[in-house]
Amino acid sequence: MAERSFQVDLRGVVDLLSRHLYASPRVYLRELLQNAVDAITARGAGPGRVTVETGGGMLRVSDDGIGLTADEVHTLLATIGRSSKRDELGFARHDFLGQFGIGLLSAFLVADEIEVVTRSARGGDAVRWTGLSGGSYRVEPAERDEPGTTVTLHARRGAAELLSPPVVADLARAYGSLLPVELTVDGVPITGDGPPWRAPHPDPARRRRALEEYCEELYGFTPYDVIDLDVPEAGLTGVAFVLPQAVPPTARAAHRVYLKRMLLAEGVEGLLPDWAFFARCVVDAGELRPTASREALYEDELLESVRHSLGEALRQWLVRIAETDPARLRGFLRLHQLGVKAMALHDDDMLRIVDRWLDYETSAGPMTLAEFRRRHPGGRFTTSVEEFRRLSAVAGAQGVGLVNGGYVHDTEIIERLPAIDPDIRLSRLDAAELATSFGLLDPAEELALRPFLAAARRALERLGCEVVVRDFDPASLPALYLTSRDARHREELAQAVEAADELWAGVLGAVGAASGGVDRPQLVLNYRNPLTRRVTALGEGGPVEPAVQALYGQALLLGHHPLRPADTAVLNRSFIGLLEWAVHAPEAP
Ligand SMILES: Nc1ncnc2c1ncn2[C@@H]1O[C@H](COP(=O)(O)OP(=O)(O)OP(=O)(O)O)[C@@H](O)[C@H]1O
Repeated sequence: MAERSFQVDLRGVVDLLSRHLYASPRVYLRELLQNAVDAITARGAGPGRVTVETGGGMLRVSDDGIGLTADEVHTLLATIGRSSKRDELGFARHDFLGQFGIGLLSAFLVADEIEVVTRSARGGDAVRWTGLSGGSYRVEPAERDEPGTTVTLHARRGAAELLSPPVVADLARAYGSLLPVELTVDGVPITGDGPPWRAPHPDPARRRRALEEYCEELYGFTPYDVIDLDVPEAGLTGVAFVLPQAVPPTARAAHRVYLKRMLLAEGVEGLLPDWAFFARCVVDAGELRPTASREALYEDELLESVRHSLGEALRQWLVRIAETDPARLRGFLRLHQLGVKAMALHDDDMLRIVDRWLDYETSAGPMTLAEFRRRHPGGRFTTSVEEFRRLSAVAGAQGVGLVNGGYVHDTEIIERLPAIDPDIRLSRLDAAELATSFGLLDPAEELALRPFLAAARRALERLGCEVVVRDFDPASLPALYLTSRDARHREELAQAVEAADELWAGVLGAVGAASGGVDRPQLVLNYRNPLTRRVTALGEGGPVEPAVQALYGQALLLGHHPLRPADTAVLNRSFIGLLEWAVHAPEAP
């Protein structure tokens, strides 16, 4: 049986390209520029010149590159997927931008007809190839003296805008301003001195200023700092601009990536590790590969290793300014501490920076973890902001140093400190343990308070809360509600038992019993507080129950503890009880 060739309806292919491959028909100009530059590279003589002319719904791109012979025109231009830029084994050839053999088709996104007039530098006559979007083409002799190629498009209806002079100039500038050829649009030069980060400058200060201006022009902000990037294995050079404003770490960092000096895209993701969300890069890479749409980087081992190297460059910049320019580091940390903290979870150098430079909330005011550890060798930390707020004054007054580990990453960071210094001992605060440092009353006072204590315990019995009287600072605090971690666990268990069916209740009950019955939450009444002292002195006829319950409720509220329905009910009752007491003076006995 005779073999036959596939029949291709170009309209279907172009439709596929435009809907599913390319993000926008604007890419047509990039593809034409790319072919012109590749042809110049293939010819290998001189810097090469690409001229773009516009006007009257027409676009013309001319290059002085290698050109095509009549045979090549038939095989290369008229065969979809055929490219001169692959080697015998079908691998993309290193020096060229193109590789797939479909780029020229993108011209059909904006035109129904593509005309190519070309003359090969290797000899032969000039030819004109005319391809139609319907899928046919013709080849005829043409007039052309110099080797090179001219591609002409006439805008299809609705696409005139895309071929208009200002749009073409914008596109050429966006895609091609760093190209290593002389590119002009309607006589106006588009290319200049190449990548701004490689341009020579008389001194570092002026170079820095020039790069800041480049950043302002590109991104509209003056960078907090500029970091040079260089990854030889990927032929990558460029700069990272440190953002002068805080950004949420979830913000997708998008970078401007050039491949062989042609813009790949302005919003390339995945170039830096996730934690480096505080930097925007502009890079040019010779070895990274594009996806077929040429709008993103192809995810391969090289990209992974580039990501790692770039992360390393940013990390080293941080370590360097920590050593040489602490004020700059502090400023940076104020802006981007979340990112740095995220890094510190995996990186000892970053952990040292956090330890030495970042201020934490502590019971003795804001200070770095290093300073805190120096002052409070046996210090404690809380794992939530509420707990810190609740206990920092009390802990501070007892001489127990307390640091707030309640914000994002902080507990993990504090727990990781032994990785940089094995002698570090900061432990979690167990609130109940605080009470052990409170002063006991003298035995005579204790004895006198017995009847009151008995009444107070009855008042809180149903709430599962113990009552003790202690003498502690700050005196302004009437009462403190303390739960230890064990007590909290048991409380959750008790709630689960209430909600569970019989079988589970039995199991959970057994668990509860196994973890022991001591250590209930405590209401610690502060004997040093004048109001509390008056409450403990209330006689039998006094409003002991509502007063104790009110102190309980106030301690819960002040400590931002969750209120169970029973707590709310008691709080209500105590309020009404005290109000009644205040309004109806009790009958004289
Ligand atoms: N301006 C030009 N000068 C010389 N040859 C050209 C020119 N434009 C296209 N060609 C030839 O036509 C072939 C097909 O071009 P096309 O743009 O479709 O694919 P490509 O550039 O090889 O790959 P890609 O799809 O990645 O762009 C090229 O490989 C090249 O040989």
